[in-house]
Order: sequence, then structure tokens, then C-alpha cells
Amino acid sequence: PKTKLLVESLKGMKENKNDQWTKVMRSVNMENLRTGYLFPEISRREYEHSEKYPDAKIIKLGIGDTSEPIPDCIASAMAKQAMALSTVEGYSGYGDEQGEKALRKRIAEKFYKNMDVKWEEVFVSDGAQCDISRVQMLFGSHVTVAVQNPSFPAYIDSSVIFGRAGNLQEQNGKYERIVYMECTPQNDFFPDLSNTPRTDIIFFCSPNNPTGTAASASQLRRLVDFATANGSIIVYDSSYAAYISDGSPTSIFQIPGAKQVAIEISSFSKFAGFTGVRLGWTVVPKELSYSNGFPIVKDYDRIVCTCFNGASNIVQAGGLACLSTEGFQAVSKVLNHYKENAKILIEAFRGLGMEVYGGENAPYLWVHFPGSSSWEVFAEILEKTHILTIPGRGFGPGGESYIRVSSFGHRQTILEASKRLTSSLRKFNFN
Ligand SMILES: Cc1ncc(COP(=O)(O)O)c(CN[C@@H](CCC[C@H](N)C(=O)O)C(=O)O)c1O
Repeated sequence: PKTKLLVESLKGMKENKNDQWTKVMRSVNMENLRTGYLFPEISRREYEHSEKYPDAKIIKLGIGDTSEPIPDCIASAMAKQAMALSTVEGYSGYGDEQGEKALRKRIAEKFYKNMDVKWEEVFVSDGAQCDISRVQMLFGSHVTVAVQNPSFPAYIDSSVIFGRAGNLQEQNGKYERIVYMECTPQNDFFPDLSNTPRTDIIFFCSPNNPTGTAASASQLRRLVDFATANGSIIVYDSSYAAYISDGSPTSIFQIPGAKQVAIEISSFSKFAGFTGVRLGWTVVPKELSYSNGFPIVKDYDRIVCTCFNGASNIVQAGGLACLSTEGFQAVSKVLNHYKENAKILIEAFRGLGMEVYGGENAPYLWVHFPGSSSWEVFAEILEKTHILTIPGRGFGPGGESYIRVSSFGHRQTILEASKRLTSSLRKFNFN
């Protein structure tokens, strides 16, 4: 009788389709996210290609995911913490939502030396991606937002979800309420602030994803002055700071006065291979306040306590190990491996006479195919070389006619990619 009842009820649902739906309206903000999120689309294209060419050895230089194993001393620290949980004396439950004090202190010492950043201003998280949305929770839907163009899509997409982007303008692919700060080779990938309207929030990523370029101290000085003059807040994403090789600032807080106007988000993903382990942090300075003088750090603390129960204790043990002398030496070796990969790929593209940007201060190359559609270049390269890249258009209208190539991969894979590109790209006639 129970099965019969279940079958009847299911049949009943099929007869009147409308009964299947709730009466809850969909958020207009979610409706406004008209395109799919970029990275799952790249994974879908990869899957389609692997179906079409089941024997092809696809090389993945698309999604910026690390490839090399986590150094043993770091993995062992996580394993040790995990095993400790199986003992009475080693077990621990909920930790501080803001992160373990020892790790907060270590992050402040390691990455913010002489920048007057206090450990109480460091909030440990499960990654920069999540913190971008948690920082968005600080502000009402009325606030205005500026992003670099091109830029990592999470800043725009989370602004849409929080109702501060307006409608997507089909004709130019821009959201009507977002200010797009053009970053091109012509302006050294730094926006012309004298022609940039005031916004409440300025998302700024350096080293930059996708262009792979790092802002200089004088450029960041101008950015801080611009935010100070406008009473704006910079949300600075330094997830790739560890790749900086040319002495550019690794933090916005290297710029005097930045603590009054900036929040910094960062991550263990790309310097420690923690993309799957999930660990990041956000610095909210005590000096940063809303227009009524209320300290923003108090609201951020409230959001972290209400919306996040703290990063995993196992993962935080790994984070602490990353920042030990031995651990940081070990992850730096892996970083150099990726930097060497970038050099190999730059050589391959430059050897073909192509304009390549980035790669020195970030694990991303920004390759220009003047006059070509970036999705067509992406598809052609995938079809002809079985190499996955990312079409620049996926990072905003400013990415059209570029592709982003990531330098994560085993050395053999990168050398193989370089060989395929060199032998195949000559024949491509992109126009
Ligand atoms: C500028 C910047 N800020 C934050 C992040 C995410 O950091 P997290 O790992 O959350 O600490 C990233 C990671 N971006 C990658 C991974 C993307 C694929 C991930 N599934 C996603 O959907 O974002 C890429 O651009 O290929 C980044 O570039």
C-alpha cells in the first residue's frame, strides 16, 4: 500500500505540472546573471571535446588550478591534526570563526611585515572566492561598484547577485550600474583614474587575473589617493602576490594611507596548492569606516560569525605549516616551477611573433590575437592542439581578441604544449 500511495502521488504530480512548482518568486538579481559562470562553461567545453576526441591527450591551460603535489611537511601537518581529532586529548570542536590566533598572527607577520596590519584585522577563511561574497555582504544594494576590465568574473557576478549591477546591456555586454575601468596594453593595464567616475567600491586585483600584470607602487599610490579623495573602498585581491618577481607591491597596505580605504582578500590556493584544500584570508583594517564613522571591521566580524563557522581546523594546521620556514621554502620551490612554466609558454608564443603580456608576476599569460573573436581562437586552439585555454571575453568585454593561458602543469605537459603551439599556431590564420 505505501508503494502504491507513492506511485499515485508521483502520477498526480505528473498530471498537473504546475503543482510541481512552489509559489516563491525567483530573485531578479539571479535572473540578471544572464550568462553561465565562466569556469563551468570551460569544463563543459573540455568534456565535449573529450567526447569528440576520446583518445586526445587534452592539456589543461584553462582554469587556473595548481597541478603539483603539496609538500610533504604541509600534508603531514594536516594528517597529524586529523589524527589528533581521533584522540580525547587532541579532539577539538568549533574554533574561532575569525580563524586560529596562531595562524592569524603568522599571516600578519609573514605577509604584512612593517605595514602596521594587526593579527586582529586578519580573518582566516575557506578561500578568496568565498570572501569576495562575504565582503559584498557588508554593503547595501545601493552601493556602486567599479571593476577592472577585463577582470576575474566573481567581482561582477557577485555584484549582480547582490543587486548592485543593474541590467546587462546586450549591445556592449556591460552591466549598466557597474563602472568598467579599461586595462589595456596602451595604459599599461592601469585605468585612467582621471576619467573614472566615483564609485563606493573599487575591486582591484594585482597581480591581475587575467592579464597577469602587477600594478607598480606609483600606480597603487594613485589608486589609494583616488579612493581617499572619493571616500571609496578598495577591495584588493592579492591572491597571486607570491608570484611577484619584479619588486611590485605584494599588498595594498604597502601604500601609506591604504588602511583608511582598503580591504585585502588573499588565498593559499595559488602559492600553496590549496585550491582543493580551501584556505584564504581577508584583512579589514580597524581604521576603515563607513560614512558614519562606524568601523567596518565590526560588521565584517559579525558577518563572519553569522554566516561562516570558521575554516577547518585540519586545513588551518596546513596553513600554519605553509608559513613555517621549512614549509614556505617548500612551497616557494613549487612556485618557481610554475614561474619556469610561464617562461616556456611565453617563449613559445613570442617565438611565433605574438603579443604576450603577463607571466612574469602571475601564472597567467594574456595572448593577443588582434581582430579575432576570443571564443573562436579558444575553439580553434582546442580543436587543432587539444590545448584548453580561456577566451579573454569571459573576463569581460575588455578581454575580446585575447586568450588567457595558465602556467599550471607538470613540466612535461608544458613542454608538450609549447611544442604543439609552436607547430600548429603558424598555420592558424586568425583575422
Ligand atoms: C583573482 C582571484 N581571486 C580569487 C580566486 C579564487 O581563490 P580561492 O581558491 O577561492 O582562494 C581566483 C581563482 N581563479 C582561478 C580559478 C577559477 C575556478 C574557480 N572554481 C572559480 O570558479 O572561481 C581562475 O581564474 O582560473 C582568482 O583568480
